[in-house]
Amino acid sequence: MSKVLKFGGKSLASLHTNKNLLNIIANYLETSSLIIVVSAIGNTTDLLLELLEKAKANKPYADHLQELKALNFYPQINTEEHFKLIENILQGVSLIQDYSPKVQDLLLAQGELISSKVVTQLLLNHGLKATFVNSTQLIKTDAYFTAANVNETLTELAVQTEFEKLADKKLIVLGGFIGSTAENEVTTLGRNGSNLTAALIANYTQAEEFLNFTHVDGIYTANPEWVASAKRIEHLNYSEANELATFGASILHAKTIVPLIEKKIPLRILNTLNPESTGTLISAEPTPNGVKSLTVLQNVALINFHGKGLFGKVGVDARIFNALAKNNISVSVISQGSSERGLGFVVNDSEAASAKEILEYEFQQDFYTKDVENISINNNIAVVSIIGQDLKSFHKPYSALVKNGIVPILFNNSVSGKNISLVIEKAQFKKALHVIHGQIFGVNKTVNIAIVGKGTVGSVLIDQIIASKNQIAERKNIDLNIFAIANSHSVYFSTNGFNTDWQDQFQTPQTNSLSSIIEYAKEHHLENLILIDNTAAESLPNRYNDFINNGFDIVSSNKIANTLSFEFYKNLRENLKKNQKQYLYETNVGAGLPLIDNIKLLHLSGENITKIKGVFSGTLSYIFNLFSVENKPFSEVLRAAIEKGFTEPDPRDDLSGTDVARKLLILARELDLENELQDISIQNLIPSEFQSLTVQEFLAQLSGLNNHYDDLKQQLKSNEVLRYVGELSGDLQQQKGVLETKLIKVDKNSALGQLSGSDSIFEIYTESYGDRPIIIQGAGAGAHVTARGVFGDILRLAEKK
Ligand SMILES: NC(=O)C1=CN([C@@H]2O[C@H](COP(=O)(O)OP(=O)(O)OC[C@H]3O[C@@H](n4cnc5c(N)ncnc54)[C@H](OP(=O)(O)O)[C@@H]3O)[C@@H](O)[C@H]2O)C=CC1
Ligand SMILES: N[C@@H](CC=O)C(=O)O
Repeated sequence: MSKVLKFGGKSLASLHTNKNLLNIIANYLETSSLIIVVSAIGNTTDLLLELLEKAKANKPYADHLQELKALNFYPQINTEEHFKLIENILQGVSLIQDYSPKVQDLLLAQGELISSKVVTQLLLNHGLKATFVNSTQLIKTDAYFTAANVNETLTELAVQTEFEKLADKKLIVLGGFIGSTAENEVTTLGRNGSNLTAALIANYTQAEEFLNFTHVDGIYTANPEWVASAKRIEHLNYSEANELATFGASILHAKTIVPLIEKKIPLRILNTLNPESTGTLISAEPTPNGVKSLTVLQNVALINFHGKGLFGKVGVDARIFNALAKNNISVSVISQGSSERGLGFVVNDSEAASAKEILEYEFQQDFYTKDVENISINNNIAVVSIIGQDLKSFHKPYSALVKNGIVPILFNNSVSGKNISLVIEKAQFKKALHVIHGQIFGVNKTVNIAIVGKGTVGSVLIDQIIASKNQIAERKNIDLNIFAIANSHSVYFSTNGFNTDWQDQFQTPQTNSLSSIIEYAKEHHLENLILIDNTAAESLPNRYNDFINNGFDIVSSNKIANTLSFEFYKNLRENLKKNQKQYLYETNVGAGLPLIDNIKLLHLSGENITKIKGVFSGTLSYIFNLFSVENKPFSEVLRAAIEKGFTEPDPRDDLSGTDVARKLLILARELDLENELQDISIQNLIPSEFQSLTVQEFLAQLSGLNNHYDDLKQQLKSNEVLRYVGELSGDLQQQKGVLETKLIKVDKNSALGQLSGSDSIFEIYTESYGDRPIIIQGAGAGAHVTARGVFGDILRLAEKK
């Protein structure tokens, strides 16, 4: 028994310099007789076609011809006869400025004839007794030039007769792709023809194995050029390989598999340039269930056939597909709706216009009677197929796609239940591959994060994410990729994601607007998108809807979006629902403390929350804890709070009570109250002359505050301390609650009086808990705790993606 080894054009391109081909053949020859099938060298076929086109246009082609000769040159072999024929054909074509498919085939066949002679000579020169066979004499075809159909009976006979004569030869070399008609006119077998030749020869000689040497390591779970995490597949069965070939794996062709199935001849895809790799085996042996690979058909179009009047009529589909079949137009994905007679199907885009014409002709009478309304073409599509996917678990990749804003135009599954094809917008196919691949292959899913705001909280968050990235990838199979970082004037991008040295990448000023984040994500087909707002800006929440509409979930430490008008609050949530996106903001109240989620849950579960009160501001807690008991000027205490990262970017937001009021409002809205910021009674602790200053002016004049706060301190009794508190009460079943912030004096031994550091305390009163409130207490401000809280929200979203 022999083995068939096939070498593609790219494997032969480095023939003169690379010894791999010789070594591979010599190694296999030690244990088996071999039949070597070769394609034309390098891009010879393309060059020949270009020469034909030049000749047809009567353009000079001498340089091109020289390039071809150089590519096919081998010192010990005389290719004169082939190049003479090529030149004669080109001259003829130039003269009449046209050529037929028959002429094209004769010309292209020279590529394989030359390469098979070159390889034979090369082997002989290295002491391997190779015999050249002219395969045009073996592969017998019809006269469908450029894509001839093999006459299997004649070919089997020709192959067996020839190989009987060559029974004593251990090494035979022949060209793939070429054949001849019964009248001995040269034909070619169309795309992937060399593989078909090799498969046929393997079948008719009952070879033990077909080894297909290519320029890649095998078949991958997705094209590695598009999905970097794609993995080589060890083993496929014939039907999986067939599905893969039909739905776009360019390395395989369905026609190649069929001749192998009959005699169960295994096929192995190997890499000439990496002989160490075991490649991908395709055989009759069963493989474990599950998805094997993702493929893409790009050069396709969707034909939409609309005909309400045909509803219920028998034979419409038959008319459609018969008409197309008669014109040799092949259809792949088909999907049909019955209530409104609509049929969508996919054809090669080069055939879409004629498919439409053919159907318009076939249904001309039905157009006249208005039974058929419209036949349209959508060229802007691609077909992504999930080979090995059954309907049982299809919901997972499907919902991952929808969450990423990719809604398939149509989809269908194979009868075997092991392949699902999705027709999607062409521009989305790479993103779709990333999303499905991440979802299915259990390899890490990538969550792509844009961080706006790299100040006190933002920069700590970036460091925290980068420091924990590897651990999260290992434990949760989630890759957190920060692809954009922005401040108030610049947006910086990183193709491979920011890393520990992220601060160094901010040397050159950028001028990008925040919209560039959306554009970048689109251009780079990024999936699982999250926008993080770590600013205190009012302008950014107004942009949230843009981001949401473009597939981003939002996480925010910024309280503004939740405290603008109730109208804005409601609209934002409606848009989130419409786009199936989420907005998390646990740090809006109590920084890293688990408050908002708990309040939400209590409320959702029907628990009647009657009152929430406490010290809501970490900054004001810190300031009054210290100022009440220590003999320090107020300005010094405030400055310490700023330096510790407790205050808002403008500390007057804390001192004015606005930040506490915002927190009260956020909690009120969680309880379905429709309060506005103006409804809140707020005690402002800033003397009026400081209220209209710029931040810089205010910070420069902090000592001017001291008298005002000393006066407040003077009024304290010896057992009293100051505390700034917030309270949310009233009938919380009504639309609006009563919200109030104020500075109070409390006994230093009371629960509030004993607060220390930047601790906040929240007392949550509910009907079930009566007058013993649920108490949540802990650091209510600070960059580290806040960033940790934002990080928690990111992980909550990432796990759901
Ligand atoms: N500190 C804390 O303990 C807590 C803070 N928060 C919230 O965290 C948020 C961030 O606070 P913090 O880190 O202290 O603030 P910082 O002032 O330190 O940082 C703010 C960042 O946002 C950027 N920024 C401002 N405006 C815009 C804009 N329009 N577009 C893009 N970027 C902008 C700033 O850029 P540039 O440098 O160019 O000005 C800066 O990088 C605030 O909303 C705060 O309320 C929430 C809970 C606790
Ligand atoms: N400045 C705020 C920070 C958290 O929201 C506070 O001190 O509470």
